Amino acid sequence: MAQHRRSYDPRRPPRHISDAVLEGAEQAPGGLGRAYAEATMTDIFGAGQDTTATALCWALLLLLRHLPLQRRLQAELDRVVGRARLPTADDRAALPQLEAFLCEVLRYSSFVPVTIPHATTADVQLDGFYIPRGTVVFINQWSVNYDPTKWKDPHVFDPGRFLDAEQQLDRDRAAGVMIFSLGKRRCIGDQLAKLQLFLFTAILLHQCAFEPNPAERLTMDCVHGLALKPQPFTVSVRPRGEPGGAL
Ligand code: HEM
Repeated sequence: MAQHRRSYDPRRPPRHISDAVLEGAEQAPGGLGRAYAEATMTDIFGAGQDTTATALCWALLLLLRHLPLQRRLQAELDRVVGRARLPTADDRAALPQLEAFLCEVLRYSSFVPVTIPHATTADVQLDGFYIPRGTVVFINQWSVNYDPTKWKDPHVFDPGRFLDAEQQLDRDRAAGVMIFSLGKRRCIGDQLAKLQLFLFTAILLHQCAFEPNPAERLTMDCVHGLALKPQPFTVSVRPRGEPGGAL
């Protein structure tokens, strides 16, 4: 960051994310100031890189497991965006199938199954349970995302569950997915993460067709850690040509 600060030129367009953060935090009138530039970069990379990359890996794996769905998402992109430009954030509202797919990727993979531990600072009564002060508490996000009283056939991958009768994104359903935790310490990057996931997936699907390696079995088995990651898999990627040339 110190190096970028030295070479930063406010008269030029931002070269990368650190220029944008320097501009927002340090240069803009009323900006947060120097200390926040470093802290923001630490958050974006420390908390946001591995999580967002993991979500993309699951999205890719699920696109390989559901090839007809991949084609439908490409058809939606071709119809809404066309082939003459790339998808942008402004296209989000017009791409409900892609939004629904991403919601289902987050729900179905539930790749942050339990949140970062917190501890009670006082004795608490919650839904009839007594939790003494100083108890370490985790939120079980996986059980929320697989709650059969809330989700029909929770073990089935079905992006359609997030679409209403008009085939628009059902925002209440979408808000029911829990992967960014709850409360005061919930993820501060959730909107940025969703935007990044949308842009990466939209541009990749618009530009490329993805095919699985027939020698591999694509499962939801995972490598365990703070975030659950897919088992390593390979993928064939080829550029898409004109509309109708997908796969
Ligand atoms: C799909 C991607 C992401 C997922 C699933 C995710 C999930 C989470 C979860 C579960 C927490 C723990 C909340 C708790 O303590 O209960 C968290 C915290 C946090 N996340 Fe994210 N996150 C993602 C992307 C990002 C991005 C892109 C940023 C970039 C700014 C970010 C910044 C943070 C920060 C700073 C915290 C700590 C908040 C605090 O302790 O007050 N996250 N995230």
